Amino acid sequence: MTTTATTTTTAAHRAGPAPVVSFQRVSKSYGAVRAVAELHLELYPGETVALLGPNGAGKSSTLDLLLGLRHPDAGAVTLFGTTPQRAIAQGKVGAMLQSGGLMEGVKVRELVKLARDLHPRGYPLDQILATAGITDLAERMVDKLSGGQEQRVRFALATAGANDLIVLDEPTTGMDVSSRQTFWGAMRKQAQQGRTVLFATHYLEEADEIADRVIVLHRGRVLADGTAAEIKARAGARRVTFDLDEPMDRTALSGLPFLTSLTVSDNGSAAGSGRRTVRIQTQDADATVHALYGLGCYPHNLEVSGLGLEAAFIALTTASDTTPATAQETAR
Ligand SMILES: Nc1ncnc2c1ncn2[C@@H]1O[C@H](COP(=O)(O)OP(=O)(O)OP(=O)(O)O)[C@@H](O)[C@H]1O
Repeated sequence: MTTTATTTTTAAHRAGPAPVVSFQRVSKSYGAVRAVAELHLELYPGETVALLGPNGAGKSSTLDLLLGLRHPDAGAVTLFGTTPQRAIAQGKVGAMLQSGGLMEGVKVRELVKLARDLHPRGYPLDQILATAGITDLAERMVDKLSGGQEQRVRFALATAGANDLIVLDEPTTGMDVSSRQTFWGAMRKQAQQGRTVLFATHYLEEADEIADRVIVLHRGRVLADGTAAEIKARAGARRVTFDLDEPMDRTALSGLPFLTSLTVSDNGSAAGSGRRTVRIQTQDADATVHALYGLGCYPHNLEVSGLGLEAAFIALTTASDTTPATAQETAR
């Protein structure tokens, strides 16, 4: 059984540096729920990696295993060639997780100082506050922060020292647009300094813009692993848009080959006689368009384009949901 992750990462890095993170066939179940299933994954120095997946795909469980907060039922997780606990004790890992409240009854400055003082390679306090964009919040009590401000403080705690690996679970949830920009600007700087950044996100545009590698998790397995462009190509889907002047039987259109979705919008003329815009998603645009002409209609303004990451992600996970597990293994 060979997964995409195995072939992609080992081929690309066989002769390169040692992995920063290594999951060797790791499984984790909670009772009857299998959250992580024989996950095989390697991350390398300087990579910025987005972990994507629908709700319940196993992203948080994967990050918890990576940070040694949970133990695998089978397989092994190593960071920098050692256990997660040792790597963390050596100050190599900074993490920003969704769960867990911030310590109460202290000021932001005091909390950040504590994290900095605990770090073997802590940065100057003012620098940490400025990088996280919380200089003006330094004297505020931690329990008086808004959700987005709390996120920025978590970010400061995760970057209080020189970490070689930064792990972020949905880091920008609750942040406004400008905080997000500041946040990702700071993360880019970390990556430019050769650090590995791994973040789980639901914002596909963030993965597209920020990550140089995107890992799609589904049912605790790696469904796709590559650049955002590779993921889009792997989804294989294209969007075809055209206008029709004549009324067209929707059933005929929905019978076109390789179709994965169809939308027909009336452009407003009376009694359905006006121009309609048809939007199709297809696994094979050439075959679909060929068959379209075979229906005897004359499409105007025909456009064929690639999918965005979001549509590719939906196409991949939907295809996986309709494919039996054994067939998926063979396909990969
Ligand atoms: N402590 C737990 N006890 C029982 N089941 C759990 C526990 N934690 C997670 N699960 C289940 O394991 C599966 C994976 O959950 P996980 O939180 O890792 O997914 P996720 O991809 O992070 O989801 P989300 O995007 O919704 O945060 C889900 O089916 C979830 O319900």
